[in-house]
Amino acid sequence: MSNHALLLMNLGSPKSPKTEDVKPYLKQFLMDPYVVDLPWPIRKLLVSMILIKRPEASAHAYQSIWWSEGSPLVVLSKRLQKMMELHWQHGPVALAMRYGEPSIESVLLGLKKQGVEQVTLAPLYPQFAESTVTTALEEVKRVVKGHGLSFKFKLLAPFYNQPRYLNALVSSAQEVMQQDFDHLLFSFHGVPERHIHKLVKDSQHNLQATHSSQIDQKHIDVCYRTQCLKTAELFAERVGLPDDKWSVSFQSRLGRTKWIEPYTDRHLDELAAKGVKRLLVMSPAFVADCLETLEEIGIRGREQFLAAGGSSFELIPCLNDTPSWVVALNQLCQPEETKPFMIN
Ligand SMILES: C=CC1=C(C)c2cc3[nH]c(cc4nc(cc5[nH]c(cc1n2)c(C)c5CCC(=O)O)C(CCC(=O)O)=C4C)c(C)c3C=C
Ligand SMILES: [Fe+2]
Ligand SMILES: [Fe+2]
Repeated sequence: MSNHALLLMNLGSPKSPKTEDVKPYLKQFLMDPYVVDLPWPIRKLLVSMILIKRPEASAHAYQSIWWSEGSPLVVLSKRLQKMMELHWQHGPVALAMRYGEPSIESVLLGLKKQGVEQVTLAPLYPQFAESTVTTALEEVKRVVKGHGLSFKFKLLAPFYNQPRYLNALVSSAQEVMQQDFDHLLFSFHGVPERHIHKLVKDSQHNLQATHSSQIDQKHIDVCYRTQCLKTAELFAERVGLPDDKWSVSFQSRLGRTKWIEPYTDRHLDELAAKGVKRLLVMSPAFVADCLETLEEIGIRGREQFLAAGGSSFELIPCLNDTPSWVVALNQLCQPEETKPFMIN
């Protein structure tokens, strides 16, 4: 069958690292009710305030990591798409971004024009969060309903604990892990605690746990934080890393609301204060290197850790288009591995 497309979906970047292009991107992103989940008038007010200073600061950050071909996140996602075309046997492989271009709307309309009848949706987020997975799927629903499109959909579920993903992570990290190091930090993108409480309606739910065994597993499908711990534990187990040589923290918080802890910036200081000298960092919430890995960790995190007394800081690249990841993703997306996704 050659009319069954694979649609890779990632977050997206601004068109350029100029302030005037970063501003509309941030506006689209932050006005998304799954990202800033506050009632519309409050969200609008808050986002207007954020949009006064943040576009310039973010543009500056983007300029420090931008490549001649474009945003690393977009360039690397396109490379992955090209590699997936060599493996996916059922039809075209497309790439869409939740914010910016190529939009989910333009890509789905293009697939319809090509005569595609079935689409496997692959949100490229290993751990489930409403601010990433749900919003992408809601956008698919909006486009399908708005344009009266008829596709049969399948969906790649969050793969935070899937051996294929974990093995690909191990292969991609192997080279950097050859060197001597004192500690491996898993720095995941954070979310506000409120996002978790909304889905896990359990006052006993432990948001301070350092290991998933300290948490009631019945909520794991909807608890982003537990899924992050699980990914880190399974990785550490695979590479034989003892518990005192790794930890998890959460980066990229924004605003005054409480985000899930520990915060990466504070944790870097704590690690240095504990005597960790040689640090490795990896960010398994991102399958492609992006602003959050290259700038926040690779530039600012490094400076901070070295200033706090560390002697070496090595950022492990994301999966990007590494051969083992391409093979793993292709397997994870196969028809027998994915579930039907209904639009009602
Ligand atoms: C304000 C709320 C935000 C939530 C919640 C959030 C969740 C979330 N984001 C990612 C992945 C990425 N985020 C990226 C950039 C980014 N994230 C936010 C805000 C929230 N993210 C902002 C405002 C930005 C833009 C840059 C900035 O001004 O800081 C990126 C990088 C994009 C790029 O172009 O490189 C990624 C990737 C996840 C996985 C997640 C929830 C789990
Ligand atoms: Fe983000
Ligand atoms: Fe950030």
